[in-house]
Amino acid sequence: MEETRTPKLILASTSPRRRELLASLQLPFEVLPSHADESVQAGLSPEKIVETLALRKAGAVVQTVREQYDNALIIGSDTIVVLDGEILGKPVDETDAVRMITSLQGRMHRVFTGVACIHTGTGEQNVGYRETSVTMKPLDAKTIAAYVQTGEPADKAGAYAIQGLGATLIEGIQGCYFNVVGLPLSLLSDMLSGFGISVLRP
Ligand SMILES: Cc1cn([C@H]2C[C@H](O)[C@@H](COP(=O)(O)OP(=O)(O)OP(=O)(O)O)O2)c(=O)[nH]c1=O
Repeated sequence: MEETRTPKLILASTSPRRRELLASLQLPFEVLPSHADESVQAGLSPEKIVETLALRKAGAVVQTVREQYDNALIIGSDTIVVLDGEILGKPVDETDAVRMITSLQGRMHRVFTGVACIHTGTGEQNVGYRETSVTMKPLDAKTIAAYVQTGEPADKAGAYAIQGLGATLIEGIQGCYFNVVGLPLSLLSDMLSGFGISVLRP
């Protein structure tokens, strides 16, 4: 009888948040940074942007490791914030972070995270996304400046971190919390089970 081997899991990411979130599934995995180009053509929908970039990030690591591993599953992910059709990625500097939070305060916006899984041996792939609505409290300029001063916005889409001090800026969310932090765990676990990796073994 042919033995089915469970694929080795590799997270294609430089994000410490994604590493922590994946670790919470209690599966063994390795992390390899993916330095894929993150530019996309104009006019793509948010869903398409995050799925395209998640696939690109995973695909770049597949190229690096496919000689080494014929049974690995590479996970790539991408998060963006969308307000009135404008895509907010990471702020380029503190002024940009102030601009982003000023536009988000007192309003609801959407956070999209794409997740892609690609198998190094078969080339089989699966990609999807989750969307979460986030409402930020009304904030005055002093509070925004103080938050930006903490340095937390620097490497976060939309210039805030719901999992950090940014939690104090948020009124509420609708949808998956982990999606906002950068890795929707329920979507990912469904995808993993399609590749023979189960988080909860009965
Ligand atoms: C909205 C929000 C975003 N973020 C983070 C998640 C992502 O790390 C980052 C969005 O940038 P991404 O380009 O999705 O990811 P990254 O460059 O940090 O990591 P990778 O190597 O995987 O491409 O914003 C938070 O940590 N908290 C939040 O509340």
